[in-house]
Amino acid sequence: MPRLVPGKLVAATHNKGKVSELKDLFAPHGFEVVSALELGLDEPEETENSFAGNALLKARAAMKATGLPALSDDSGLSVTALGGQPGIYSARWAGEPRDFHKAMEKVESELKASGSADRSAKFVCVLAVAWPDGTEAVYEGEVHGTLVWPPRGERGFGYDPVFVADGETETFGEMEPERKHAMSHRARAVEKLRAALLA
Ligand SMILES: O=c1[nH]c(=O)c2ncn([C@@H]3O[C@H](COP(=O)(O)OP(=O)(O)OP(=O)(O)O)[C@@H](O)[C@H]3O)c2[nH]1
Ligand SMILES: [Mg+2]
Repeated sequence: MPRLVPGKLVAATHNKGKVSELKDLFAPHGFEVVSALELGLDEPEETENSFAGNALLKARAAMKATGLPALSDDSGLSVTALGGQPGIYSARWAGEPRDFHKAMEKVESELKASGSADRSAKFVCVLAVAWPDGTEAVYEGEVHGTLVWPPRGERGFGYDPVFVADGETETFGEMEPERKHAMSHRARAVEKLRAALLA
């Protein structure tokens, strides 16, 4: 596996929340993260049926468009009582244009409809790296927690206001970003990537 040499890295994402978190997480390692959003790259359709498949598809597309090593993130919320939904469809549950208040309400109403008292859930993040020589790698991170209702906090993005990580009292939407970065699914995947690819 080639090392990821600190320098320019394309973040193959159009999600502003991810761009900001990936910049925070990679800047300390000497990377200049420039996103597909900032570069105006086309957003590929997520046609695979797994986080890893979609992550690889996004990394490959950005690498091909720029000729630079590309890092993508495919992630989502997996709710135990909903059989792992919304999972890879987490962004799509918010509709177009995306409305995460609506998506959080949908999770809550489906949870109620399920009749289950189990409010456990996890966030999953799969990071994929695609190098111009065709090499590819994927790293996965998870954080387990509980869903709360109503939503709390204005920070973070997506479903953060309804997710409380195990052992915490604040939602990811209430937490200082540094604290989310110390325990999140994304931070855990970055840690695995760091251990494998960075000197
Ligand atoms: O509350 C959250 N805190 C997080 O830390 C988090 N990480 C992922 N998610 C949700 O999962 C979807 C991923 O879908 P996704 O991987 O297809 O990303 P996306 O479509 O938003 O951007 P892109 O990277 O594909 O361009 C996102 O939109 C979010 O709803 C999160 N929600
Ligand atoms: Mg997406």
